Amino acid sequence: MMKLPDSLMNSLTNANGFNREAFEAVHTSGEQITSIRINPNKIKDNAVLPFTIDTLPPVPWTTNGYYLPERPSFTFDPLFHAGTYYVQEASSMFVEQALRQTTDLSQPLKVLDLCAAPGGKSTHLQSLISPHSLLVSNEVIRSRANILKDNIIKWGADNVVITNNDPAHFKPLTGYFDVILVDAPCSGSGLFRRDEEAIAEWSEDNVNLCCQRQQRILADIWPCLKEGGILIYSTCSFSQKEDEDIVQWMVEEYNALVKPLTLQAEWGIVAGENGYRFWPDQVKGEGFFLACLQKQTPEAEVAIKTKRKTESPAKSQLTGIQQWLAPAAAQQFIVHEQTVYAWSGMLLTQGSFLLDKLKVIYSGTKLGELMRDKLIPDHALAMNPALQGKIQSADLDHDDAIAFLQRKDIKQLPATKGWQLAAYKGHALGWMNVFPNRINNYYPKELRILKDSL
Ligand SMILES: C[S@@+](CC[C@H](N)C(=O)[O-])C[C@H]1O[C@@H](n2cnc3c(N)ncnc32)[C@H](O)[C@@H]1O
Repeated sequence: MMKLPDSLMNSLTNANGFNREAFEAVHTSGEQITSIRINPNKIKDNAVLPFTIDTLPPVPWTTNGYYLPERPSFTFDPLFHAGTYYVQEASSMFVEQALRQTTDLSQPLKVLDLCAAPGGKSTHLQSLISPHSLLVSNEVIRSRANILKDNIIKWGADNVVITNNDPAHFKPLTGYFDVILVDAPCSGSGLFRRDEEAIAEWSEDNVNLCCQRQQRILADIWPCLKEGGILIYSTCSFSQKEDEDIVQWMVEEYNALVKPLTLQAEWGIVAGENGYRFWPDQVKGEGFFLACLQKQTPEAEVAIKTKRKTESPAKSQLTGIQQWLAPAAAQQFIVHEQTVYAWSGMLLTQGSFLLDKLKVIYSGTKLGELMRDKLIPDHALAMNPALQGKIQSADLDHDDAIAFLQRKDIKQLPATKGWQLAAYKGHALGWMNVFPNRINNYYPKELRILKDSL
């Protein structure tokens, strides 16, 4: 293990709950923690998972999080690709407490995850909000926004809009969101234990740059929060400049109210006036900081007006679309060029407005491409069990499931021919069209497993 930076260690002397000896020891112990969060939209029976969930220690501040005894090869687990769970760092799952303890989740909410890629917290937020709520999941870096999109699609969510905007572009959406999560880009010291490169890259100058950027992001997005709304601010940095000092600045500059959360002592999280610290020598997780801020000042809400006319499918195309879907699964179909999306819930009233204001790269569920009156189904429909009607499905064994995900030949051709879902233990992996002696594999090329073996 590389030596921890002296200037960081010295700067932490007065940090809330810092114990230098224990902190250094945990960084040299070599211990690595792996945790997963189960997708409640997909997993109704834990027994299908390759982990004996009932024997695993739960991540105590979340409903669906578990610690694994060791890191398995997720790549060669078909259920990972089916979106039945997300591999996520345990401390980060504390966002659940922040949301549950400050917000009435039974209400239809507009939630923004501003710095969202690769999507750990967005998939978590999506599992926590009601189906009538809307999640805008944003990532400023385009290549990362695509990864975010893949992960949201895999999660099988249809109340999410994915945007690729700079925080400043949200300016027109004043008073729009009930909840905003800013999981800010930071200097990354909280991840030193799992990523030695982060130690080499760490510098005081970068901490200073990060805290300026964090202020800029917060200043840009704060007007988009409703009066009484909650902003959750988090980082994976230990530096006070990026954590408590930023919160203090929000209190002074914007009259934000720091909301206290109730903790259980055995969690090991350190509570302070300006937020919660996760020290890896005291919690079972990596370094993390989180604070909840409430807006106390009035904010005029933007009027939801749009002149945009979304295109609907022709009557003759509707039967071709609906044959894939559960009755009344989606309330509106949007056609963009030949691509059909399903919108429902709050998207019906907000979708066009958001298309007008932001750079939307995905919304609702992409159902497929229209070829005359037929729909060629999209991977996103395969990933969303709630939308699917009675669709033929073939359960593959492990080897064939992996071969399917590698886009290689499968050994056991399904008995039934034609379009169907390739599944593993009842969970869809993607589409295939089965012919008498081969299949056409529609698993997206860019997602395929590239490795041949473990
Ligand atoms: C800590 S990561 C987010 C992790 C994510 N929330 C999750 O749980 O998977 C911070 C993200 O902020 C993005 N970012 C970088 N600079 C930014 C900026 N100026 N404004 C907003 N986001 C930025 C990064 O690309 C990165 O994806």
